[in-house]
Amino acid sequence: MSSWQSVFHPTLFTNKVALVTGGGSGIGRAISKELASLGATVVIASRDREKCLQAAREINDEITLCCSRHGRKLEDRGRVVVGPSTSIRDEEEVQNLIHHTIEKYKSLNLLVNNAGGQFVCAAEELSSKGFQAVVQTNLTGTFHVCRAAYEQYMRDHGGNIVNITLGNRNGMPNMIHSGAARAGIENMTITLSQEWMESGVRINCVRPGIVWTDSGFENYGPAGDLFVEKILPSLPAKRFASPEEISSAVCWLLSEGSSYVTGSVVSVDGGSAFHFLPLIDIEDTNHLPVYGVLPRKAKL
Ligand SMILES: CCCCCCC/C=C/C(=O)SCCNC(=O)CCNC(=O)[C@H](O)C(C)(C)COP(=O)(O)OP(=O)(O)OC[C@H]1O[C@@H](n2cnc3c(N)ncnc32)[C@H](O)[C@@H]1OP(=O)(O)O
Ligand SMILES: NC(=O)C1=CN([C@@H]2O[C@H](COP(=O)(O)OP(=O)(O)OC[C@H]3O[C@@H](n4cnc5c(N)ncnc54)[C@H](OP(=O)(O)O)[C@@H]3O)[C@@H](O)[C@H]2O)C=CC1
Repeated sequence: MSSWQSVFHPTLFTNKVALVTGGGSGIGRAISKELASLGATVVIASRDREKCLQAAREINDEITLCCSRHGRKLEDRGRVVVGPSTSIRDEEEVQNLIHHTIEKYKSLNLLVNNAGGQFVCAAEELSSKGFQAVVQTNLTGTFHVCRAAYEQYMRDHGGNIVNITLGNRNGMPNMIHSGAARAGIENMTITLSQEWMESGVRINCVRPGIVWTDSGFENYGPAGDLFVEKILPSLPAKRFASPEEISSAVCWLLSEGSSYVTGSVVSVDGGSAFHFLPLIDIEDTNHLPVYGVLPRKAKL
């Protein structure tokens, strides 16, 4: 077990109730752990409730151990609890999750829309159903959770929302569905920051570069291994991000320390958005015929 502890004050989120979708694995698990270690009651939910239950047990044990190891007061600890099994694609299930959270824990102050994902597929081979599946999960699912949280609690009490997106500044070859959905989430975030400001709701995005999570990369099989081999050496930092590096940015956005920040995107990508990444091989042929005059030495 690692000796990691948050850089933030141990009571930063005392008396706050947070919901983290997809909190049972990877980045969502790290966010849930950090929020609970800073005093929050954190509800996690996804489709696989068993996975969430196991993660909650492990995280709660890890937090207790961390408190003892670092001489922190045990009473400052928050905890991770598990909501009903929910697919964020299903509006009714989402409404039910939010209702359950407010009924049982009496408020919903912080929301992290982390659940999401995609598969690798070239645009020309992607079925309409496949495109819809990813857009509905990432974009529509995030909308469902934001709206239900707003309607049922945040409209009257204020709140703070962070949406996790994905670094796609240069498009997303072989993941057109996800690139489109994440760009949609970022624009939706700007809109909601304006519509919901008068309710005291702040909403921002954290846009990770590539983050090492076993759960995430298992999803891609051998394609993931090939991707790692190719991309890792071209990253400016020569490494991926840790889930804790994403969580830390999320905690800052959920804290009062970012009180003047809304409608923003915080990139946590080791500078990779500003660096050429060979996401796709383009063969060396005459793709863009020259108009005008170009010396021979100016082309391959
Ligand atoms: C190569 C590595 C790239 C690294 C990128 C690094 C950056 C990003 C990292 C991450 O985001 S890590 C997170 C990874 N975690 C996940 O993606 C988990 C969540 N994912 C899912 O639940 C699913 O993949 C999904 C995207 C939501 C789809 O699930 P769903 O169960 O709804 O789909 P199905 O009903 O099975 O299928 C619907 C439709 O989609 C087509 N389809 C599904 N998989 C593929 C595939 N691998 N290739 C092509 N098409 C696929 C499927 O065929 C169905 O359409 P029809 O065939 O019926 O028309
Ligand atoms: N790892 C990376 O490099 C990056 C990841 N991201 C994004 O960060 C988020 C977390 O990814 P990561 O931790 O790596 O991978 P994981 O696969 O561990 O996380 C995805 C989570 O989303 C949940 N989920 C997926 N579909 C649904 C659904 N329909 N309803 C409810 N929950 C759902 C999954 O739980 P369950 O299967 O139980 O439903 C799972 O817990 C994702 O949105 C991902 O795309 C962004 C940039 C980079």
